Amino acid sequence: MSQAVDTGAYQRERDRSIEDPEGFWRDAAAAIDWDVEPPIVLDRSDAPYYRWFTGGRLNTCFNALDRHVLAGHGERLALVYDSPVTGTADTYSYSRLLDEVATFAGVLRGLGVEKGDRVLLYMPMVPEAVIAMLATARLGAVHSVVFGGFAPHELAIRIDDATPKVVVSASCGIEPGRVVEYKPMLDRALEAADHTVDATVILQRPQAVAEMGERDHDWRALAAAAEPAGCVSVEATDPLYVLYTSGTTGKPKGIVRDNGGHAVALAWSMRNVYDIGAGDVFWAASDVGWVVGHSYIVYAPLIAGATTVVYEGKPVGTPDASAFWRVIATYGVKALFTAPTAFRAIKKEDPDASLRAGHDLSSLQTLFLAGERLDPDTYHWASDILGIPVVDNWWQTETGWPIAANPRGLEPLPIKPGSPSVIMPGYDVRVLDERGLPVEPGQEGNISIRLPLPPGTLPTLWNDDKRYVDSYLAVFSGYYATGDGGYIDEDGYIFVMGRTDDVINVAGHRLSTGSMEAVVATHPMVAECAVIGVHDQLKGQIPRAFVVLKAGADIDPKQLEKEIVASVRDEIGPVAAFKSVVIVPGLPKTRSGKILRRTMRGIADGRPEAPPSTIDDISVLDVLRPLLQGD
Ligand SMILES: CCC(=O)SCCNC(=O)CCNC(=O)[C@H](O)C(C)(C)COP(=O)(O)OP(=O)(O)OC[C@H]1O[C@@H](n2cnc3c(N)ncnc32)[C@H](O)[C@@H]1OP(=O)(O)O
Repeated sequence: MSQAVDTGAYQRERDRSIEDPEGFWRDAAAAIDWDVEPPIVLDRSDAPYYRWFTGGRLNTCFNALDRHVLAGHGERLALVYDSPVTGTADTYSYSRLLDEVATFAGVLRGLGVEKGDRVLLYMPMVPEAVIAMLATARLGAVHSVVFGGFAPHELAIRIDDATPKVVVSASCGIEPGRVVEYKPMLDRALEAADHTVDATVILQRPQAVAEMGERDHDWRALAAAAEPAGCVSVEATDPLYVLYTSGTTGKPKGIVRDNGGHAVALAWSMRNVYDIGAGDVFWAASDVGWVVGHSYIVYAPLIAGATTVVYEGKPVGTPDASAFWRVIATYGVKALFTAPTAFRAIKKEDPDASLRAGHDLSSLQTLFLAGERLDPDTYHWASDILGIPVVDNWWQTETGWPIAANPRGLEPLPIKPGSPSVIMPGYDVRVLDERGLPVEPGQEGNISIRLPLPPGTLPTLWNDDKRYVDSYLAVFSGYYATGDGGYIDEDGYIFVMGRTDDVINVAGHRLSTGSMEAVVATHPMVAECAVIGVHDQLKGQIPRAFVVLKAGADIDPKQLEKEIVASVRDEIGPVAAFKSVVIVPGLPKTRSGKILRRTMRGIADGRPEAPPSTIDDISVLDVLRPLLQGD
C-alpha cells in the first residue's frame, strides 16, 4: 500500500481491493446479470495481459436495458434528449429505448453484422448515437465511435484501423451558428481509407438532408422494415468497443474495452463515486465521442437504472450562459459531470451567474469535473455559485473510470482544491522518479499504476499488443505509465500537474501535437516545426506552431498562418482549436537533433525551465524566448 487517508469506509474498501482484488471484484460483480457467472475473477495466466472475469458470459446491452424492463421498470425514464440547437426535446422510457435498440440491432444484423464485427459511428449528440452503440453491443459486435469534430483524414485513419463492416452516421451535426454536414466528410473519409466499407446507415436530419449513394441506407427506412434482434451472449473478455485516443505520434491508439470488467467497474463507480442509483437523473455534459460519453452518458447510468441526459448544445451560446441551469431544473438533474472548460465558459459570459435566477437547482447535489486540470479559480467559482460539493475526478480514456476521485457514494471525504482527492479502490498508484523508484509524499514524479490494472481498464490496444506494452508497460517495469506527472501528499491526496509527454489537452479534448506537426510540416515553405500546448485562460491549453521557413521562402506571416490553420482544420478538424503559427529563426535542439519541446513549453508558460545540458546552441533560446511568450 502507498499512503493512507484514514480508516473509514473508503480506506477499508481500498485496502481490500489491493490485498484481495479477487474478493473485492467478485463482490462488485454481483451488480451485473451474468449468463454464466465468471469462474475466474482475475486471470494472470497471460501477464502482463491481465484479464478480468475469464469464463464469465454476459451481454452489456442486456444489463443496460432488458434487465430493467424485465424487472418491471419499463416505464422508468432511461434517456432524455435536449437539443437547444434544433429546438427539440424527447424522452425515452426503458421500454422505448429497448424497442428502438432491438430494432436497430435488427438493422445491423440485416447488414451482416455479427459478433466481433466492428461498427463505426460518426454521429452528433442525438439519441440515435446511443441507440447505435447499444444495438452494436446487443449483437456482441464492437463499436468504435469517432468524435464529430474530427476531419475526414482522422476518420479515415480510424476506419483503416478498426476495419468496420458498417458505418453509422447522420446527415449533419449542428454547431452554434452553422450546420456541419457529416455525410460529405464521411464520403471523403471512405474514399481516403484503404479499407472498404460495404454499407453505411445515415440518419437524415432536416437541417441538411444528405445525398445518398449506392452503399448508403436510410436509418428510418431500414428500421421500419427490421426484425428486432435479441442479445448475443459474449465472453466477459470479448471487446465491447474500441475508442481511439491521441498518443504522441500521429497514429491514434485504439483503446480496447472488454464487456465484463467494464460493466462491473461502471456499476461500482456509479454507486460509489457518483452516488447515482436507479431513478436518479445523471447528466454528463460531454459527447459520446469521448470516453466520458461512453462510460457516463451511455453505459453507467443505464446499467444503474438511472436516467441519462443527451444534450445537443453548449454551455454558452445555445442560447446563452443559462443553458446548464435550464437543463438541470427541467429534468431534476441530481449530478452534473462536465469539463472545467464548460464552467470557465459560463463564468466568462456571466461572471456573477445572474442567469441562474429563476431556475430551481434544488435537485443538484454534486458537480463532477474532469477531463483536464481543475484550476482552483474555477473550483472556487463553481462552489460559490452552486453551494454544493464540486468534485474533481481524474482518469483517462485508457482507464474508462476514475483513477482518483472523492467517492461521494462510498464516503464523502474533505475536498482539497487542486486535487482530484484520493486513489480509487482497485488502483495501486505510485509516484515514481525517472529510475522507476517510488518518491516520498509531496515529491513530484511520474504517476504510475502497479499492475494489474483493475476491471474496466484497457486490456490492450486494438490489434497492437506490442504498442500497448511499449507505450504503457515498458516505461517502468511492473507498472502502467499514465503519462501524467504529479505528487501524492501526506494525506494520500493526489495532485496531477500535467502530461509528461507531447499530448495536450484543449478544452478537455486530448490531442496529439505530433499529428498537428505532421500537417504543418507539409506546407511547402516550412523547413521544420514544433507544435506545443500553451496555457489558455478558457480552454486550459491551446496549440501553437513555431515554424522555421525554408531558405529563400518569402511569404507574409499572416498568409502563412491562414494557410496552415486551414490545413490543420481540414486534416485534423476544428476540435484542434489550432489558430496560431509563429515564424522563428531556429528551434532549440539537442546535439542529436531532437527538438526540445519541453523546454519550449516551460518558457511559453513562464516556468523556470533549465535547458538540458545536451542542448546544441543555447543562443537559439534567447531569440525564441520573446516569441514563445508572446500572444
Ligand atoms: C476523464 C476522461 C476524459 O478526459 S474524456 C474527455 C472529456 N472531455 C470532454 O468532455 C470535452 C469537454 N469540452 C467540451 O464539451 C467543449 O469543449 C465545450 C466546453 C462545450 C466548448 O465547446 P466549443 O465551444 O464547441 O469549443 P471546442 O473547443 O470544443 O470546439 C472547437 C471547435 O470545434 C467545433 N466542434 C466541437 N464539437 C464538434 C462536433 N461534434 N462536430 C463538429 N464540430 C465540432 C466547434 O464548433 C469549434 O469550432 P470553431 O473553431 O468555433 O469553428
